[in-house]
Amino acid sequence: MLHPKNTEIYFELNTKAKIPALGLGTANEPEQIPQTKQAIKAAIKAGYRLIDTAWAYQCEDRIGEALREIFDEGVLKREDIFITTKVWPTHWDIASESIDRSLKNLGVDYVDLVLQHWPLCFNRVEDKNGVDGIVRNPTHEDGSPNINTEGDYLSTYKQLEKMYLNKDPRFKAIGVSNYPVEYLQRLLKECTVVPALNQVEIHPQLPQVELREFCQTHKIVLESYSPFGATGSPLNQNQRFQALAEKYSCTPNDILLAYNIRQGQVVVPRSVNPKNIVSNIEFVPLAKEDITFLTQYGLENPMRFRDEPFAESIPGFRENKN
Ligand SMILES: NC(=O)C1=CN([C@@H]2O[C@H](COP(=O)(O)OP(=O)(O)OC[C@H]3O[C@@H](n4cnc5c(N)ncnc54)[C@H](O)[C@@H]3O)[C@@H](O)[C@H]2O)C=CC1
Ligand SMILES: O=C1O[C@H](CO)[C@@H](O)[C@@H]1O
Repeated sequence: MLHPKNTEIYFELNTKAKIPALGLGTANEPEQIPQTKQAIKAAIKAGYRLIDTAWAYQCEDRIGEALREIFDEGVLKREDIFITTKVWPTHWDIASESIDRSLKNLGVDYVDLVLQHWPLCFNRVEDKNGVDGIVRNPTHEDGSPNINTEGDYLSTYKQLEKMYLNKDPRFKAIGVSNYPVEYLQRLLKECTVVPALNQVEIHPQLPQVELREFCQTHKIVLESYSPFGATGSPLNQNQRFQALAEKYSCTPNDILLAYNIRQGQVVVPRSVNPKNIVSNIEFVPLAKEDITFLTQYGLENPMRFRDEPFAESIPGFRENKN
């Protein structure tokens, strides 16, 4: 039987725009940032049409360089690529400035989607060695996160919503990231624009069942970050995933991507290695019963791999459960 590649699958946002099921993640390790440009070029050549980035990743300018060269070749145009960027909590009260900065870095007039990166408000601490002169993850002397306690996390989304309703030409859709059900419930009570997408950690050991049901009901696309459990995770060593890989004659990583894509969830695996970038496009027709089996395993053995210390106050982050 012929199957598509992951790069040929698209889902629909509540704005009616199409979003590719597979994108390239770009939260590269600091020493890998210079490799971002060649990674983007390798991904686009392999058929990727979604780039997931953020001001905080410090690589938007490298993506911009790659895109300029790609567009100069004349085969692809800006509208062929779906670009997502995000507003970091240091910019919680100046979302518009953050968008300007990202567009300048990326060298484009608009992005397809802007996400609030985390439902948190950081105090802005200046430091010439920081990102654009600002400390990315500000902490107090005791190491605890330097949160602006007067700030309301929903304020960032409300700014995005206002710009969206005013038909701001700098982005096509707005969404959130790292929002648990409780926060989405509040958002839906206080805002009129339903987020197009919520980007959270999802893989078989963090199946996010409750969030998935909520997002399905409200037509919010779920997007999986860290679909492999991030760098060094033991996920692809798991015997259950290895057994399924044998059954489908693929790799355990292919199973991990299929786990999301087969449930209608966008995935943004990260790599700067052209071989891995290409191999991640392989589609696996993972059957419903295998997805159910993996979800059940995850419910019994929950594990969050991206448990950021600053996320402590967000429901669900300090417990390894969904
Ligand atoms: N919204 C948010 O707060 C977050 C968003 N993200 C986004 O999600 C993306 C992916 O998440 P990550 O945490 O980077 O983890 P990931 O689950 O994509 O894993 C990345 C690791 O897998 C390796 N890898 C990729 N393809 C492979 C292959 N075919 N074979 C073997 N190894 C392979 C990479 O070299 C890297 O070490 C990020 O780059 C970023 O764009 C990530 C974390 C948080
Ligand atoms: O998106 C993200 O990636 C980083 C790691 O660079 C994480 O803190 C953030 O949410």
